Amino acid sequence: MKIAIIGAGNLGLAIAKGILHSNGATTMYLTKRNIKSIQEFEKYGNVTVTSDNQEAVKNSDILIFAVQPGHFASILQETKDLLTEKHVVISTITGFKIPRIEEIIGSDKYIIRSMPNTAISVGKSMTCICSNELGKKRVDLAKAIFNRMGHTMEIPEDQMQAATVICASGIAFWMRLIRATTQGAIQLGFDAKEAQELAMHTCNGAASLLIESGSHPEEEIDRVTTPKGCTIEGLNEMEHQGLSSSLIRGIVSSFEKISEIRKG
Ligand SMILES: NC(=O)C1=CN([C@@H]2O[C@H](COP(=O)(O)OP(=O)(O)OC[C@H]3O[C@@H](n4cnc5c(N)ncnc54)[C@H](O)[C@@H]3O)[C@@H](O)[C@H]2O)C=CC1
Ligand SMILES: O=C(O)[C@@H]1CCC=N1
Repeated sequence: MKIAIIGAGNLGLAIAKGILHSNGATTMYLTKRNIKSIQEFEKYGNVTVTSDNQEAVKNSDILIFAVQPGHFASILQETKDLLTEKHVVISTITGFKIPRIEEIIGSDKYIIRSMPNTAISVGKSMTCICSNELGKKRVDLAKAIFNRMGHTMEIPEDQMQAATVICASGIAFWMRLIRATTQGAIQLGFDAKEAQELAMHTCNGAASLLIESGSHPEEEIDRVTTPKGCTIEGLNEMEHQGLSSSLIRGIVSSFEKISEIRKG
């Protein structure tokens, strides 16, 4: 598989690390305007680092675009004449809908929209995927690429904005919850390193319980909450302070912001 990552920034590099980690490419191009900070990736023999997007496109089959939304249209313009039937265009760009991509490069191209998250660097991304009409023929290929680096779900394009909040921004939301738990543990007497270890492994355990048992979170909560015990005391106080409500409101605000980004 010849993969190019156009825009090797936060997400692009996370994808590159995930691909390297899973031996997912025969060759990989990483592009960025100023390549100094990513030069070290050339230590992997099959990786080429360049600021020349056209060179990357010509020498690759799978093109993963991970630039800021405001840069995407001009980069598509710059590369569209090089696209052939071998290319699969995979966009990770927030709020940039498939019809807009088709307007620039044509509907006769394989176009996939994907929404991974930065946990892709350690093979644990939740990645949502949709495609244009022709791209349906390459959805299985896209899933195969992203399944090597976590979990995928095919969704209709009109759910992509919501998936961006839950899965991509979601990494930051969960980090803040882990951080707050860590702060609580420090207040109760653990040192900072131990506190974070306790918080992150407990978080991992909670997610793993649901993934492996298929149960509903409340079923697992019922198993932990001893009547008149400390867990229900803590949970109810958190809810009095608006825990679930503040998470839901944050998710909705984040969703609404994407509509603004799209208009801008
Ligand atoms: N950071 C995240 O967790 C996620 C980001 N996204 C989306 O991915 C895209 C990238 O986000 P980030 O990685 O956070 O941004 P970033 O700003 O860290 O990375 C963008 C990269 O593109 C490079 N770039 C700019 N112009 C270029 C050009 N003409 N040719 C080649 N490279 C160029 C920049 O130098 C930068 O390294 C955005 O559209 C964002 O909405 C989607 C899911 C998760
Ligand atoms: O914050 C943002 O706008 C981007 C999209 C999802 C994650 N980062």
